[in-house]
Amino acid sequence: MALVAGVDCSTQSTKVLICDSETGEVVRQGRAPHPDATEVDPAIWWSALQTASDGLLDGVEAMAVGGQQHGMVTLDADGNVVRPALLWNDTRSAGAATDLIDELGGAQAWTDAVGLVPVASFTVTKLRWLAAHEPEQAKRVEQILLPHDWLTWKLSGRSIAPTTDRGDASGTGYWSAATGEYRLDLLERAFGREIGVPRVAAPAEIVGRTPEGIALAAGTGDNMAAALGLGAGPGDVVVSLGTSGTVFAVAEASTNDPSGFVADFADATGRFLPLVCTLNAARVLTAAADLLGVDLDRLSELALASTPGAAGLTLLPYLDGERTPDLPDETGRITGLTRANARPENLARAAVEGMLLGLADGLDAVRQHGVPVRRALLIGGAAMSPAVRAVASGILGVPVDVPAPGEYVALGAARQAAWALSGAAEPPRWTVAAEHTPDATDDYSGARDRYAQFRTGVQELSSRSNKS
Ligand SMILES: Nc1ncnc2c1ncn2[C@@H]1O[C@H](COP(=O)(O)OP(=O)(O)O)[C@@H](O)[C@H]1O
Ligand SMILES: O=C(CO)[C@@H](O)[C@H](O)COP(=O)(O)O
Repeated sequence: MALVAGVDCSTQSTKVLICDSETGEVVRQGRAPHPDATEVDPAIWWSALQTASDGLLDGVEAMAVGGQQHGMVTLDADGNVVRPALLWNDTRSAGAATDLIDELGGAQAWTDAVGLVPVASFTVTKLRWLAAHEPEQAKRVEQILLPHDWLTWKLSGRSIAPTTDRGDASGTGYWSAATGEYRLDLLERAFGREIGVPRVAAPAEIVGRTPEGIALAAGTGDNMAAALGLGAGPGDVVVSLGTSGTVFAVAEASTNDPSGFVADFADATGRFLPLVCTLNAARVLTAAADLLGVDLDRLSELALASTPGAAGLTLLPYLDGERTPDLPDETGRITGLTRANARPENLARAAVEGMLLGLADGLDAVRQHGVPVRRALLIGGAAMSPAVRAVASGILGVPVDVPAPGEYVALGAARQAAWALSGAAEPPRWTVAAEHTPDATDDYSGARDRYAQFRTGVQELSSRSNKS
């Protein structure tokens, strides 16, 4: 039995799975936490990877890294990190995003060029922010990498020229999934001069070896890795409830959405991954639990004690600002509070529903872009919540399956490593067991309407204050 390792360097932690390369069975695993910050020294990820993989890599023949997307890792001429990486959920480059959209002639020009409309999450806007706000640091930058690119390069003992893959490259804003090519003119427009970018490796390529001789596969972005780990096929839409909330599917064709809702990402197999991402998912529940002075289990019990629609309470869960819709400076808001419904169980329910209602809009948007939706696969930390599982099908409006609890990003990275090791044309067949959640019987149309009205009102307020 050959062993392969998959790494997930996600927002809140690093996870490592060691798997049987033929079956995907997880034989051992580790994890280590990351700090709660929106800028992180990549050395912290490296140290978390050492801790999470400590004692696990004996006998491993190949490994790959799945990483949080979009993070800006800047290197100087000696390959040293210039400044802490700005993460996907850092909103300081929102103004840079607006400027870049205007300069290129609008949202359509961006989706035609690279399949996405700049928002603060995307790397291209972070480069503009760096050039404008930290010119001395910017002068030292010679190369831009993403978190998984940097970790793969570090794992090689810095012995290879840095690489990336289609999936992660498609979230930069200077690589197009539709054409499979860099748009270095856009990078230069953002940063003011040319800098180095990593080579885009093929999906099943071995890009190098660790000093111990473990083969390194290309790695990919965390959402692309999750799609591979789940073996998502036609009709499957993945709804991931981690720090971010994401809705995505593997597609045969690229998308072009100038509204900016659906990003035209690439997947890890040579296909596409239309994706909607919100900044606020699992941490909405932790914040609600803190507010109520309870733990996550009790929050779930409280939410289940309420009724669909949370007795009229609606939460817009923009606690960390929001990306979809593009409201980086917004905050969370609650409406519909009365003396009669002001109860802990309704607040808990509004938190669960608010988190899912934004993703229901995302699912509709993905469907409108031609993605068939037969079922949603619910993954990520907050998919462990019984309340989330109970209400998801009703709110999303589709059957919902919850794969057996697991780390699907790390599993997908391990599957990519097994694929690269095998030299086969397709990834190995690994099966994933999933539990079907109760089909929807409750009607959430009223809750969805109230949420849409509340959101539209907040968007109008925001656009008026931006104009004044
Ligand atoms: N039973 C649960 N109910 C609700 N949230 C949970 C539960 N278990 C874990 N979480 C949340 O899941 C999140 C971590 O999920 P994960 O998918 O690993 O995030 P990320 O990939 O962004 O680091 C944490 O915010 C944690 O509080
Ligand atoms: O920005 C995106 C996708 O575009 C996020 O999905 C990040 O990739 C971080 O993922 P998690 O750590 O929340 O899983």
